[in-house]
Amino acid sequence: MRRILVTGQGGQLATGLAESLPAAGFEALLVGQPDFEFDNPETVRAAFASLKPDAVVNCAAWTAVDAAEDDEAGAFRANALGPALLGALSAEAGIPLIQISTDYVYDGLKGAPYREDDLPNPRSTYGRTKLAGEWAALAANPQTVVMRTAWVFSPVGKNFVKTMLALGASRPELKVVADQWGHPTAAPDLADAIAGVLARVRETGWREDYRGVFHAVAAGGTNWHAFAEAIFAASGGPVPKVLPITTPEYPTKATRPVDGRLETAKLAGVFGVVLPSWQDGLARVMATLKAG
Ligand SMILES: NC(=O)C1=CN([C@@H]2O[C@H](COP(=O)(O)OP(=O)(O)OC[C@H]3O[C@@H](n4cnc5c(N)ncnc54)[C@H](OP(=O)(O)O)[C@@H]3O)[C@@H](O)[C@H]2O)C=CC1
Ligand SMILES: Cc1cn([C@H]2C[C@H](O)[C@@H](COP(=O)(O)OP(=O)(O)O[C@H]3O[C@@H](C)C(=O)[C@@H](O)[C@H]3O)O2)c(=O)[nH]c1=O
Repeated sequence: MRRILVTGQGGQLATGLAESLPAAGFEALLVGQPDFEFDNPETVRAAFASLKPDAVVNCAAWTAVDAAEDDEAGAFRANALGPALLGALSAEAGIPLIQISTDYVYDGLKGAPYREDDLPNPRSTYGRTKLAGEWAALAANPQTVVMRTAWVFSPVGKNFVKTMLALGASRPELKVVADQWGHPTAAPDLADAIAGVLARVRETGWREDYRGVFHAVAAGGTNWHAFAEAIFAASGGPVPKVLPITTPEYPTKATRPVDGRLETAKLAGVFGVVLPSWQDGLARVMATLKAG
């Protein structure tokens, strides 16, 4: 197993995999729009036919959470029909599929970290379409690993770290919700974790216990307000006042989980993969941003 098809080229996670996969002895075959586009299934079939991958990591998704509320059909095509097609094509080729999913499949009302066998109950269009994508991938290909991650940030693309730094540079005071909890996860660390999963599959061959859902987030949980404060503390740039607010004080189109913290023991137990802490990931991403 060597050639890994990675969708979502140019996105945060695919960019991380472009480094992590070669470091683990894989060849990363990155594909992105417009050459590879779920709305045009022929482009997806053509990628399989020409690249002949040994495994697939699906990083392509509609990730604009609020905008999904205005275009459910578009989000469904990317987040559900895309994985369905990848599931069918990877099953036909007899190769594993890693489908990336999200903490937003949960309602966040459990009051404790979720386990993989807890019932999802998405509160947003994004979360519902991502859950449909998990099911479609798992139903189509018995060799499917669903990795649910959260609050991804990286030096590239759109994410909370870059939003905070941009806002902080232009405003003396920000207001950030302090009552939503989760795991900020550095894309390079998640990419290393995915490479670790693939390395285990390469080593052992496919095993029945690999099939299913796994939580893959950075160690440690926090809330968006505390995360924002950590971002400014690590930035070395201007530090605005960051006021803690409640969710109703920051109305958004989509409802987010109140507490989307996830247990990760299953990933450690089955694949031997553990992600570093979010603080550690933040320090490294911030160093890259400063250098760049
Ligand atoms: N970002 C986050 O905070 C989190 C992300 N996730 C999941 O992790 C995965 C990777 O996310 P991340 O790297 O942050 O995402 P990004 O938004 O950075 O990248 C998404 C990629 O998907 C591509 N894409 C979007 N729609 C289509 C489509 N219809 N056909 C083909 N490609 C498409 C985009 O292309 P283009 O740039 O041209 O639009 C882009 O390359 C996704 O599955 C996401 O749901 C899970 C939890 C948190
Ligand atoms: C910009 C900003 C946001 N917020 C709030 C809104 C929201 O509740 C929270 C996070 O904001 P964002 O909209 O940047 O994050 P959001 O797009 O909700 O991030 C999510 O993206 C998808 C793709 C996922 O899968 C999730 O795991 C998660 O990472 O912070 C403030 O309170 N103040 C602000 O100034």
